[in-house]
Amino acid sequence: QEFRLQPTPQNYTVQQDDSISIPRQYRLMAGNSLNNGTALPLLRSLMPEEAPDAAFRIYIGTKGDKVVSSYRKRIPQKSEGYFLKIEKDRIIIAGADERGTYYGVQTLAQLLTLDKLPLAEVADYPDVPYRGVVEGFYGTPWSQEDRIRQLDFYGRNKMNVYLYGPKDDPYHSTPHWRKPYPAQEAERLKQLVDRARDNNVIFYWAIHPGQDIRWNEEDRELLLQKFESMYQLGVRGFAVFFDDISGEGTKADKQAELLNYIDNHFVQVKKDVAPLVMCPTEYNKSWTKVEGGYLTTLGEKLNKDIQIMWTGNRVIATIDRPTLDFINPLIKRKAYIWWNFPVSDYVRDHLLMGPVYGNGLDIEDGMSAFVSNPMEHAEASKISLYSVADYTWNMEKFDSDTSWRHAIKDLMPLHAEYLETFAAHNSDLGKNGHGFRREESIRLQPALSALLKSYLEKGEIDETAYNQVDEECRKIILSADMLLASGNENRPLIDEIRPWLTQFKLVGEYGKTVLEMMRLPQQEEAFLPGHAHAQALQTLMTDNDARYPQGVKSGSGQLMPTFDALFEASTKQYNQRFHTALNARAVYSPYTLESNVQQLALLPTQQKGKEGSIAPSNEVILWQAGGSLTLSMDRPRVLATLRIDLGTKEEGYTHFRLETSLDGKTWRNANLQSVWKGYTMQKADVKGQKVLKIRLTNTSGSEQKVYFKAFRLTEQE
Ligand SMILES: CC(=O)N[C@@H]1[C@@H](O)[C@H](O)[C@@H](CO)NC[C@H]1O
Repeated sequence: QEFRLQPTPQNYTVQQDDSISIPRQYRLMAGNSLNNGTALPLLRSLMPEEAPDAAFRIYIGTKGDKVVSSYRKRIPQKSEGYFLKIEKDRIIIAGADERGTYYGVQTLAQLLTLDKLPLAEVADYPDVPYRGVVEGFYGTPWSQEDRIRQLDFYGRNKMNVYLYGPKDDPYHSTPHWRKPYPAQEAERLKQLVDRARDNNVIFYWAIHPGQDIRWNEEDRELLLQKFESMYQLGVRGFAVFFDDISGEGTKADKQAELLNYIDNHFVQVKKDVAPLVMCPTEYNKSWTKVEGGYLTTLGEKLNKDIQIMWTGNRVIATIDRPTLDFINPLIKRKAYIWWNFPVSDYVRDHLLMGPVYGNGLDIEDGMSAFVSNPMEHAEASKISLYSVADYTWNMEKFDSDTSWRHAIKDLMPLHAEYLETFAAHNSDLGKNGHGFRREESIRLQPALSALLKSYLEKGEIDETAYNQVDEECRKIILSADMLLASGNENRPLIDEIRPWLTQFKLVGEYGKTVLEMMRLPQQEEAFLPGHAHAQALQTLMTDNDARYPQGVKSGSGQLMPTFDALFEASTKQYNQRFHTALNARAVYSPYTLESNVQQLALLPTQQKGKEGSIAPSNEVILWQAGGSLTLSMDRPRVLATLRIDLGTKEEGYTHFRLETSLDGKTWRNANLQSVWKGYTMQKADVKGQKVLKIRLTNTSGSEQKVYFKAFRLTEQE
């Protein structure tokens, strides 16, 4: 693949027929404005040989500096803009500000990877003011090493913000948001703040107090003391997240009062702190009741320089012009986009390795920021983050597929073709509570559907499609092995995705086995080993990693549904031909969910051995009066246990009725009681009951705001 600058510069010209060898020595002419910045250290790390009498010169500074005054007019008049010019005897790097100069050096760093330095001219600047990542997901927070590598990645890709807000950090959220970090954690955070500064990234520390904040002076002062303790660690960006909470903390006027107080008595007083950022409780359109006035209250009352985050028309959504036309007038400022991709905390058995696509390419003027909420897998998230950096820097020139391919090459240059094969088939999320899906196996889709169609409709094999799919299965097996054996090229990535690589290889082997089966349904003996092998592979694919109750998923969007359908079709053909009853069911979940509660309706069900469950949700569920959820089984089953956790104490459960039924017509109540004091999980007295359906209804007569943390049954042995 050809060389490209990342992100794509706004203006980049190269003299085609000329270049210079990389100067071994140079005389540095640096402007004073860079003295305590990070542009010079970066330059020196790239080109160590400074010599006062060298012929080659490097002029570097910001627009106020004398050393670059003759290039002043070439500097784009945009925040973080820069002008970079490489001539035969000099390099000029002139920034609109210190960070712009730093970005000019980052672009030079990329050009220095070429054998010869092109005589290039770059006039560049970012489209979106704030670009980066919000570590705002549920699940295992990133490690210290993950974050260090992330911050270096943001520097190289010209991302300028990182918001620290891992939901499962107890000092970020309830219960310990009021307490300072213990010494060891504080030291680690200080290291991160320093690393962010080295990479010219604004490190935002976020607090998530809403679940138990009291609107009084004591909590307000405790929150400011916590911010002060973070300021002492070097933090210069602060955020307050009010998402996923219920109760007192959700009040807009109280939230606004607190945030304005923080802005007036902390942010504005410190003078060296970035604009305050807040995440509203109503953070997406599907949950907003405009007439309720929550967003308009924030829009009217919040100080104008306080940024308001927004995830789009839904919790998980791509961002387009209508999205911004809805929210910006309500909040009376440009939305600070919190993009919930590639976050996978609601589909943890999947990896989201596909291209970034679907966001508008003409909306750079409608947002103050665009930050990505990533997966708990830091390295694997970089494929998307690379493209988010590309998209937010130069939106109209963004090309999803080109960016995706270069992101993969950037992550594993020596194994790019194998990682691309893996990523292409590990991009869809599967069925999920948000209904958000992604394209998968795009290039193979025509062959997969042609193969399936001809086999199902005519019992024939489309040889061209067959060979393409067979060849891809070979590449899948090869890619999995090559990546698993890739050693030190990017060990942290391989460590993260190893369960999925193992699964991916099984998918390839399953595909080859099913393809062989397709040729043999008329051969009484020869068909059997393939059928047995396919079933063995199915078992291995559902029972592969203890951390993921239902096993990790790979190729779930296109490959597996096709292979399963071909397995079933060839086995059915065999059974008809030889009057046998070989198992013809590949995938099989005995549980189905129906619900008129919008946020529950799409939650997937899972089965593992004798346990059945509905996937949990992280958000606050708005459960309307009379709303119900019904779990149905394929046949009556005798229950051993049923546990439910709505994240509420005892009295919260009195708003709900739990029933079971053997025929779907007559229902009998089941009682819930605490599993143990103070814990929100409840158990039902259903032991030994034979049931076909289980139903949970909000009988309180009013909307209930609860969590949906667990809905799990076990059958009797
Ligand atoms: C603003 C926001 O998206 N907040 C959380 C976020 O922490 C989750 O990671 C996100 C993805 O599941 N869902 C929305 C919600 O639960």
